[in-house]
Amino acid sequence: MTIQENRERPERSGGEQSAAEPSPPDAGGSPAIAVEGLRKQFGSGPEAVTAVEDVSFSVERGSVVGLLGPNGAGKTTTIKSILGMVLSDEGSVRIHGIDVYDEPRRAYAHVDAMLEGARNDYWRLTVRENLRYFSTIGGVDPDSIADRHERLLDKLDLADAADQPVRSLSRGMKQKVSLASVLASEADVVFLDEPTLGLDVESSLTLRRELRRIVAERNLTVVVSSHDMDVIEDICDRVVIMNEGRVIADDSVENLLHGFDARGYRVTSADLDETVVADLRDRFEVTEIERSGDRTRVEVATDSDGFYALTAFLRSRDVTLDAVETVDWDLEDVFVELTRREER
Ligand SMILES: Nc1ncnc2c1ncn2[C@@H]1O[C@H](COP(=O)(O)OP(=O)(O)OP(=O)(O)O)[C@@H](O)[C@H]1O
Repeated sequence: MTIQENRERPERSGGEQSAAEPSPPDAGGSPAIAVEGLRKQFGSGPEAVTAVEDVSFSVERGSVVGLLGPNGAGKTTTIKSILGMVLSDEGSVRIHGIDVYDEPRRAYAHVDAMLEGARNDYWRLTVRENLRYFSTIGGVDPDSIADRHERLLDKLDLADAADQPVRSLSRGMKQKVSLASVLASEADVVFLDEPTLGLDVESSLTLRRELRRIVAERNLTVVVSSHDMDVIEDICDRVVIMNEGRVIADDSVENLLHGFDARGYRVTSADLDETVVADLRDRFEVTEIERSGDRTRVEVATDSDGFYALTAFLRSRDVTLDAVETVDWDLEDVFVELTRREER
């Protein structure tokens, strides 16, 4: 790993093993990342803030896991604790089965990260030089993976800027260089904190596509934190949702989306006149009304039980329905609902 500048020294256990002490081999079956009982408190006394409390999760090799949560939920503290940049008070972190406190050098050998949309790229070096530099850190001959670099430059639309110093680039371009530098290395466990922050829509889509391709091609393990649910839904197999320092959900995106009943229904009819709509409003939570020609489409927030009440009401008013659609949950709705439930 190459982002060691801010790392606090782990002092909790024996420290790095000497070269003379052979470390136990990783059996290959352990998860890429295993976090167990992580706890971190900042400050002490009445000012103390427990940023992370009893956080446990694991990430299988080759999977992409999203770490979500509202502001202050503890995502960054969790990521920094995993990376050894923050020394946790309790808990263990294993990368490929290797304890990061016992053997940091070995554990972090194949880890790289882009934190808060940035990374320690060398601004005086050109884009291409940065890619070469960061890929040498793991002991790789950059010439042997030059094709990978060229492809990254091409796919992330950095080819025209490849020989310019990073400092001369726009913020969005610098961000793409950060991501390219992470992906240029041989790291197979990658942490991305807000990788698409501030990127335009097209760059964000390109970046996601390239990330998905690289994950599949290199069996990369990725933990990505983002407030952009489209990004998470697009690239993640699973999400870990945090709130107030704790994990409140840990499931596949598919299960989370299907774990909820319908969010609402849209009904379309030529019989939905002003009076019927006003009565509907009295009885149901109407979230949207759209008139087009002689037809009206009304969206009602209700679950499947409420749907029967809705159709019974419309029948009692002699409304003939032209169309009924379900309003499904997206990840943002699920996230907001789960966080709300926790706070109730
Ligand atoms: N160095 C620090 N000193 C004191 N408190 C801190 C420190 N770092 C984080 N905290 C506090 O710990 C809690 C969790 O913060 P953290 O940055 O991990 O949350 P987050 O989920 O990453 O939030 P965001 O989405 O806003 O980045 C917050 O209350 C924050 O104020």
